[in-house]
Amino acid sequence: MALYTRVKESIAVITLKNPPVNALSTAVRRGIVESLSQALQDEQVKAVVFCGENNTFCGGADIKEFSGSMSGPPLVPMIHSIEASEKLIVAAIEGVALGGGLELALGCHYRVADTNARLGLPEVTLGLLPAAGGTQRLPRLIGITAALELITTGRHISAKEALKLGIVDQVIEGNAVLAAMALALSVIGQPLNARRLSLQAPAWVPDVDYVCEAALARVKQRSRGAMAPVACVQAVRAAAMLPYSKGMEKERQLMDMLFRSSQARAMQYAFFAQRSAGKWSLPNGAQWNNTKARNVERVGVIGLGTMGQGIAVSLVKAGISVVAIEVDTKQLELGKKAVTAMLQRYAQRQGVSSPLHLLKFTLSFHQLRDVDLVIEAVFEDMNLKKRVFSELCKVLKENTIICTNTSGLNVDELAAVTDRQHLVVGMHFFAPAHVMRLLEVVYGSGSSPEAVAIAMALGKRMQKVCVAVGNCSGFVGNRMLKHYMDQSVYLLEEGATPEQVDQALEEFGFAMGIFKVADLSGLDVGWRVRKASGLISPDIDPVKPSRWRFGRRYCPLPDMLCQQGRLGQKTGHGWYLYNSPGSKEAKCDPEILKFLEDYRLKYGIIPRRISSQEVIERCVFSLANEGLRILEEGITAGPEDIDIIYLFGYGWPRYRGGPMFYAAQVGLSVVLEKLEHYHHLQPDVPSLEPSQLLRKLVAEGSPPIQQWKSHIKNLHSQL
Ligand SMILES: CCC/C=C/C(=O)SCCNC(=O)CCNC(=O)[C@H](O)C(C)(C)COP(=O)([O-])OP(=O)([O-])OC[C@H]1O[C@@H](n2cnc3c(N)ncnc32)[C@H](O)[C@@H]1OP(=O)([O-])[O-]
Repeated sequence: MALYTRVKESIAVITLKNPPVNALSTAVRRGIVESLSQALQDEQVKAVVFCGENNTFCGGADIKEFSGSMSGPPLVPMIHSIEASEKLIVAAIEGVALGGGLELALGCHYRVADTNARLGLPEVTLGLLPAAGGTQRLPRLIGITAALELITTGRHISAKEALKLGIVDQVIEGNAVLAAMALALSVIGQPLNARRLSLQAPAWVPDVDYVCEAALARVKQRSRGAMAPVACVQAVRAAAMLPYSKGMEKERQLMDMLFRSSQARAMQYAFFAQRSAGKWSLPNGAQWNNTKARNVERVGVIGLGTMGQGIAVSLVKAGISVVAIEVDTKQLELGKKAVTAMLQRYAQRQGVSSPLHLLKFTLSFHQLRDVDLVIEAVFEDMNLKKRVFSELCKVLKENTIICTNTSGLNVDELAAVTDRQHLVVGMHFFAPAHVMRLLEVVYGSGSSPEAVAIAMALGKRMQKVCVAVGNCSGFVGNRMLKHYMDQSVYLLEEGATPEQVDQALEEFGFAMGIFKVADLSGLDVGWRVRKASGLISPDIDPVKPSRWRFGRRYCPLPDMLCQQGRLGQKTGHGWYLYNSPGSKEAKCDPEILKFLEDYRLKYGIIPRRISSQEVIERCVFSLANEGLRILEEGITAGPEDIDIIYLFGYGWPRYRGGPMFYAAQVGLSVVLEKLEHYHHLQPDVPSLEPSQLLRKLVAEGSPPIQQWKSHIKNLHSQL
């Protein structure tokens, strides 16, 4: 709703009320229309101030309403009547003015913001565009180029930047509502036409086509296959080329197309899934709102390799003191240099003072005696990690939490060597740890809810998107990825090339194809894991290695590449060829094509043409099938957790929602049918066998993804 109040003699205040962010729900829009009409009818009122309850102006349209049938007064005419009002209207922006909230403010004649306010048009991140006049008013206010940048990225900006761009008229320290009233009193009576953005001439630039083409190229490169950023450019272009009413018509047409799209549904799902992942729960009933996390101020980081460096940087950026440890002086110096350089660059970019005083580098474990939490980030080797854990227990305070940064080792096995199993948790960071947003927080069988809460809260402070996951080999992300990677190399055996597979995956929307990712990470990473797990042993024929291991299909191609020293970008060749070791531009390598031909000949495989559809079905459905098994086992609390892991850690296209959402959107019965088909063709690939949960969900009529949790709960009792 909206609250109408008369203050002073001539001013009315309309306060949006819809906690927590005063989203423009049906009730709020109705309240605005009614309150505005009241203000316009009251002869004594000369000016109106719009503000939001609880120091929050407005978080935009109510996203929850997008999935139902919209009712109540629409935003466009509502904002138009605000702008057309003969009485002066000022927006008092506190907290946030986002999406429809900023569009409402753009309909007002003046805008005042407090210093902490954040403004933006983030509709593009929900698969939409600012269709309440935002694409037409903002370019008229700040010009095409700046408007294109804000609308196509959805970036939130500070009040200071908004002032510089001309979006707000005043930024004040203190109460924005009082400042808006003062401004209103000072300008009452002045003509308003110059303040009505829709009446301004189109936002002219010398070469609109050039500017828009460049913006189009940028958005296509940044978010391949996404419709919304392209539509945003088209709408802003209309603001430059067409009169306001025609531009609004274009905005509406584009919004109609986006609003009905599967991409918009996926991105809105992702918005809520991210918030749902933050509300973690454990199988024992402990959850985010019934478990207290004690504060962490000093953290030890053990190991200053690439991961340890990134973790230390993220901690310091969050204002947390770090004691960083290495084994010898040389490693310590190398780590210190890298961490210091990253933090100095960060301070320079942000214009803040260098936070280096928060860091201490040392060779001595004794320096850890008063830290609240330790993150061990040594080499991925169980025995080494166990030794470190035992050493730690000798020096740490008795309530210090011990976290291991591992991408898949057994957290329980590590905890067993300590004197505090309840305080041991996994923290799986993704490389580079100071850039990647995802953090899997892994609870072991003995981890206490408090330890999980502390790790989740620390991750959040480090600006990570944290997902609590159970302890299993590879946890969630890597466990699923294994099946996706297996299928990609089987496809090479059967006739595909690395470029064909990558192209299909990139057209699907992945930031990078699987073989490019493998080259970037280094092919030796997986090689080491396969050796450690016994898949590669000395008795395997080096000339014609077996294509079956432990009774299952196995593809030795990646091992054979490693044996040839083709380890990826770092050696200048892997699945692709690079100009020199370390260079990034992947080129097709005729040697690889010949190598694949020889391989197929050697094993008597007749190559066949493989369609992009088959690539996607085999890679993506096997990934989703493993996700369903993870749900079945209760490793995550719900499908949203898995999707968030893939969106933030594995370059999954946001406009496809995540692997679980994608499976639901394609249709679970289709996924089941395809998996059955591929499993029939590859009976020695157990991961293609449809999961029990998939069969159950299909048998129960493929319920919407939001209802899966209740079906999972009853899985075993109902079958
Ligand atoms: C014609 C159409 C044109 C216009 C289109 C639009 O305006 S599209 C919209 C354009 N606007 C946007 O894209 C802004 C989207 N919102 C945000 O970016 C952030 O929420 C924030 C920066 C406003 C606050 O961040 P924060 O970290 O302080 O808090 P938090 O993120 O945890 O959220 C707290 C709670 O509020 C909920 N909720 C939030 N917004 C909305 C909403 N609009 N609606 C409904 N609900 C919303 C959120 O789900 C959560 O609920 P829960 O889990 O407690 O039940």
